[in-house]
Amino acid sequence: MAPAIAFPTTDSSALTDFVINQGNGVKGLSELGLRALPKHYIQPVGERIDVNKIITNESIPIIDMSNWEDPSVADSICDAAEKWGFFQIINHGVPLEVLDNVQGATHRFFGLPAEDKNKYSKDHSPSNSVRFGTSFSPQAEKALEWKDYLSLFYVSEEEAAALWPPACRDEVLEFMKGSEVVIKQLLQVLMKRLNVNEIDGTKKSLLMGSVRVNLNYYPVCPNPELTVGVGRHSDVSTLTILLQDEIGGLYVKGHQGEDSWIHVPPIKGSLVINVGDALQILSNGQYKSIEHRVIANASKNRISVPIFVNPRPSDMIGPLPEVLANGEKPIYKQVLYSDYVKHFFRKAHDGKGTVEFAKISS
Ligand SMILES: COc1cc(/C=C/C(=O)SCCNC(=O)CCNC(=O)[C@H](O)C(C)(C)COP(=O)(O)OP(=O)(O)OC[C@H]2O[C@@H](n3cnc4c(N)ncnc43)[C@H](O)[C@@H]2OP(=O)(O)O)ccc1O
Ligand SMILES: O=C(O)CCC(=O)C(=O)O
Ligand SMILES: [Fe+2]
Repeated sequence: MAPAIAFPTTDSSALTDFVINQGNGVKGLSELGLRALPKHYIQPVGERIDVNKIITNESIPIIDMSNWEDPSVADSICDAAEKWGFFQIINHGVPLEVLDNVQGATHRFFGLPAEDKNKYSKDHSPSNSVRFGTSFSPQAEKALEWKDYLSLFYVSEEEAAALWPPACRDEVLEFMKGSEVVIKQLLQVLMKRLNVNEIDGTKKSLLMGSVRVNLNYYPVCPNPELTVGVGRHSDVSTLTILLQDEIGGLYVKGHQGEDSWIHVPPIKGSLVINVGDALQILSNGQYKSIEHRVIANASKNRISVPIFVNPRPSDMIGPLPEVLANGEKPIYKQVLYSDYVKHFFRKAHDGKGTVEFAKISS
């Protein structure tokens, strides 16, 4: 269908209507062939990636999972989660075909006409657990982000069969289920260093009681240097398992000064793992959720598929008793996980700001 409006326009409500209400998203904007970025997407200078702040003499670890129980591999995983909060895994056991299929399904979903995708928007979706959207939290943001997404919260097989978009449902479920083994291996190893030797029912709920899969779409952008794909944030998950395509553009906060950033290079068949706020809180700060962000791209459409492994919404999260057993002082209080996540979603991206919600004030 031909777009009704040509952008840029000075009329903010026309842009909101086109991008958000009609479900065209930034993909729809991109496909108008704009020569300049609409002002709504222009980020403050401090939020854009400054090429001078990108460091190339350090990189996040790449860990071979084939011998995951080998103490040296387990050490590399725990060291990476403590020092970097981010690492890539290879030989993780999720078949390449499963990864390729979910990437294909992501392109298929975003290739649907706007009116079909819009059936899953906040205002039209048949369920809170299925949501198509754009940017991160448009109501709360001063500047929008150059990204569309589909977010799928797993409730049950039946709900997924009935409510998830047929264009991507089976492939997302296959990716989610295919990753379960490696997720359990990672959590088992990470817990062992915290003196948690058995993941019983309560721990299982806290560590992996709920799963959300997002499909992210970052279309070609006319002025990528003026905006962001995703602004600085840490995930609110326990662990995130991220599949990125071959384009690149994910940056993780480095250790060289206040504002240094490290690129996460795409490696075919690998998965990017990052510690989320929930694991930082459960480990009383031993494992760290690290700020990351995504740039926009002038010539290529990029996709990524994060699996957010989380506590259940109804879980209270706080430092684990095993971590405090040696007399360590808790840095975080007990918070209801769904309150924590609502706090995250109701504000714009703000780096590591969300975790303050759970901090014990000194
Ligand atoms: C989108 O761009 C992103 C996303 C991310 C995500 C990073 C993560 O780590 S996601 C993992 C989050 N954990 C969970 O989802 C598991 C626990 N889930 C829950 O506790 C609940 O399902 C809930 C998320 C709190 C929603 O519960 P519900 O009762 O339905 O609450 P609401 O009042 O409807 O929603 C609260 C508030 O959040 C907004 N919202 C809800 N879901 C999403 C979503 N999938 N994406 C974006 N925003 C969402 C909702 O609109 C409400 O806001 P209002 O302003 O409308 O009140 C990282 C980086 C990104 O760029
Ligand atoms: O697209 C990416 O590489 C990362 C996206 C991300 O950080 C997120 O969805 O939380
Ligand atoms: Fe993230």
